[in-house]
Amino acid sequence: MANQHYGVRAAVRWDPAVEAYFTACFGAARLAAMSAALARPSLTPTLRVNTLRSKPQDVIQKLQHELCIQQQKYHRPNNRNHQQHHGHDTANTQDGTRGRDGEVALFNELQTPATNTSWNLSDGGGAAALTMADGVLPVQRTQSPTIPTSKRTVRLHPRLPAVAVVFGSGPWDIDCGPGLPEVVINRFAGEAVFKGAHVYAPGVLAASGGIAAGDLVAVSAALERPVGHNEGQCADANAVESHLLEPPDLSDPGPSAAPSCGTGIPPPPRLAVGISRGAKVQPDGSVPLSWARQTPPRKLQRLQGSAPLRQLPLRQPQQQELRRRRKPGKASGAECCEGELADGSRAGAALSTETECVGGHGSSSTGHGSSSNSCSVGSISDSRDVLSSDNSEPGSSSTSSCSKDSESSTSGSSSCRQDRIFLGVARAALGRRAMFRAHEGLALHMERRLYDVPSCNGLLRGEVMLQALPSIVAAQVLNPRPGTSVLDMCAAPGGKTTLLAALMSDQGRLVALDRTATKVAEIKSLARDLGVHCVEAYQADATEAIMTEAAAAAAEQLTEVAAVGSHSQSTSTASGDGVGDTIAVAAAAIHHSVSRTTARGAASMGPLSAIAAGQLLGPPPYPAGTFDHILLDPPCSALGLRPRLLHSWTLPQLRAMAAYQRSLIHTAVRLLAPGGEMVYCTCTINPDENEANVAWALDRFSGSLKLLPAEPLVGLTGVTGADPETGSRWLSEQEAAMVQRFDPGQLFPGRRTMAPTPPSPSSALAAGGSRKNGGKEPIQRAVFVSTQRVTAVQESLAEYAGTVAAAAVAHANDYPSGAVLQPPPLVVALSPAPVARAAAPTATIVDEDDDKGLMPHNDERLWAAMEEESNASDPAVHLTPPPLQPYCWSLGAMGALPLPPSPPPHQQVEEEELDSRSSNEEDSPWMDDVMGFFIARFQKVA
Ligand SMILES: C[S@@+](CC[C@H](N)C(=O)[O-])C[C@H]1O[C@@H](n2cnc3c(N)ncnc32)[C@H](O)[C@@H]1O
Repeated sequence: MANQHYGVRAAVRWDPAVEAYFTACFGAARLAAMSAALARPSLTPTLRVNTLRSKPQDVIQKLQHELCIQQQKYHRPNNRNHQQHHGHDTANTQDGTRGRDGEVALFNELQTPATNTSWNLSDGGGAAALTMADGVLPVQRTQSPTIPTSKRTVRLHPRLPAVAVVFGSGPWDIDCGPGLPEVVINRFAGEAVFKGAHVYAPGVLAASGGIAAGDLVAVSAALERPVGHNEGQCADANAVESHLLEPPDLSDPGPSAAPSCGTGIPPPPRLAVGISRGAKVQPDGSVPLSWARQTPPRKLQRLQGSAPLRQLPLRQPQQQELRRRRKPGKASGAECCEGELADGSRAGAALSTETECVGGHGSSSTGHGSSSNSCSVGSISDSRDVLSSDNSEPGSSSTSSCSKDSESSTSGSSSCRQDRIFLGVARAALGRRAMFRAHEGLALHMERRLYDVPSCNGLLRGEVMLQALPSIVAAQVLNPRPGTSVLDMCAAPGGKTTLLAALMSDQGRLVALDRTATKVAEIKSLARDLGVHCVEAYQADATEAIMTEAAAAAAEQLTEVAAVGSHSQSTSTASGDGVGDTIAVAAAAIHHSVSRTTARGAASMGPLSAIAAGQLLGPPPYPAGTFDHILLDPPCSALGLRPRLLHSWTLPQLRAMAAYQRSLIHTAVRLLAPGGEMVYCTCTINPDENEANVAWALDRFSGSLKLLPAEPLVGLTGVTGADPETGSRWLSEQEAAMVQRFDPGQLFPGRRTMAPTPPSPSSALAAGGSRKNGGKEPIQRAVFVSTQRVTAVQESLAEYAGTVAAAAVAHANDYPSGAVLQPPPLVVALSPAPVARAAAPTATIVDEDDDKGLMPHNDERLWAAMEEESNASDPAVHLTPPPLQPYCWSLGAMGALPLPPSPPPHQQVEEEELDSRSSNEEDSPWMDDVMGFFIARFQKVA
């Protein structure tokens, strides 16, 4: 059995209308690239160093050490079981070869599925003999997935301060050999496994018969499919499957926008896995579908009498979990941009039960499955067919009709391997029966993973925190100075809040609001963990954080009275006048109470250092103009979070979310002090929540709000044009150049530069610039340009063409390295001054006449050479001519996109070498494999 037998999802699945909308927004190719990246983990997860506590350099050393321990904990070279059954495997993983292959696969996999490596794990039953007395697998019996003895590569990000990058690898081609038993887990658990988690018991859905603790098993995740029989209904408490949905957060968008029952917004199509917890994986890999049953299993009949399956009472942990999922503040999807959830909470919390089926059927079966699966990759068909056509008995997997016909892969009574995504090979920590009985605890310890990304959650607690790179950039864009007053409107769990505090050197006032009480506790707890003191966190609805005008006026009056009182206090004290004392005390009391609620009157928006040390701003509401800096990271559709195998948001829900965000923007702008700055960010790729909202804010507050470059510019430019459905505007070219859009999987080459407004179009280029030298002369220089800017660049070039003899613009889709930049960059070559090819032997310069375009270099040295050459030959021509600047990537790390500069993690690394490597190597090539994100920076006009 190898992973190609499974329907490894190349891309996240979207609601069809959303997919059509995004295709219209981005084009099919760009969306496909994003969808593919979303379905896999980031291979460059980032950890933010808490600079309040530690120095980045010191932390890198410790991280290396910790990750090494983490690996070795699960890999003992003298592990008897391992030696006995995996000798060949161990030898291979220790020689470093696979590591290199794996890393290459890492960066090639966007284009091609991994076929590089083959694991031979024909262990199967051997390990099964090692059943543990207590049913729990001791850690030393397991081994690391792909990097058994090496040290992981951790490096400081060369361009962002205090950011450590950990390098993962994958996808790996894991050939398990025939006969390995299988365990099917739910999607949430599967997504957690992608991020380095192991599998907890509640995440297990189905398993082959006869699995004992200690057995090696193949692990796959089942994906939800649309279920026809609940269409048009609101989710009801017992419809357990509907809670498997990616959370279209019904309560969060607020009363006006909530896409919930009764709002007129149709509920999302009902999706379900269709596999009851406790189901048995059949020898051919199929699992009986629960809805194909005519009758519930005997055990359930006994439990519930004649009640329908779905009305069975849930056990307490399951009920709690469902409640948690239904709550507005659930820690996934729209609510949480940061990091990974604790392994246990995500995997273990992931109930995929349609019924209360525990330890169900067939646990005594011994069949371990054959490798005769002949399913092919295919899409999931609507299970309405299943419902209407199939009435077979549970467990009748022999009727499985997984076929090579993609549409029919899920027809019949069974889910087959094609309906699942392969995750890797694990060691069972519990026997089959125990897996389904347990409500907590580890069920599977992952040993070999499709993607090898270390679990960084909780590493060096207090010194670092797992935080996605774009999130870090967002806080850095706001970059509040020490002593200022800052508002984080939607702050939980506090990842960005605590970074803002660090940027403020923990000096000033930082108010963190969140609507959910439990989440406010999380902010406080994180602040405590990280040693942050300047944060005051309150539970509040940020849309109501602004004082009404009447209240603000009253507060101002009180402030004046208080001021008079203070004055009279000082005079009366001097005169010994008792009446004056009384007034003064009363006034002081008023002053105190007013200042608690108003902090500073709207009229006194002076320097924030005016706030006395230790003085609290207090809970909202606040008068207009209270804050110098505001971070608005509102709830969003979270369509940039990865890995995600399914996104079930519907278009109306997305629209409602954008509307809700606008209500928050409205409040934010009013709370912002004149001259103050605000950052708006989301972790979604949806232009309606990003560019459209920025355009809306600029138009709505025209004259009082302006867009500033969201520096440091790390991401792509925003999308321009208008919404294909509504026609409402997105951004102009100039505006788009100021915001940052991170497309999932985008391999970022370096910083973007900003420049003044691009010049107006001219016809110079069309008049004779292009290919003027007919490809005869070597290329002088090259500039990479985002394809989003094709037109503008051509226009700018046209302007520029007056000073250069020729220009050529071509797509460079074919990168020699196999790496893909999305969108593919343009390469602009400017001639005619020659460049010495020999100066950069690693470079590949494609002749202009080559239709593939110009692929000028894979090494920064070439660029330097070009620059030198050009300076020598034509000092009037600058490296990046001003008109091009808004559209050009700095070439610092562009090129062939090599692997991370450190050696393959499979190699043993000497300590001294680590020392030198952990330094900030500005000149080495770099890339970031990021989540989807968006950042815009505004300033309120003074
Ligand atoms: C995207 S998350 C914020 C992540 C956070 N900025 C961080 O970096 O850790 C959005 C948060 O907004 C909160 N939220 C939603 N509606 C809100 C409202 N009206 N007022 C305040 N907080 C709200 C949610 O509870 C959620 O915690």
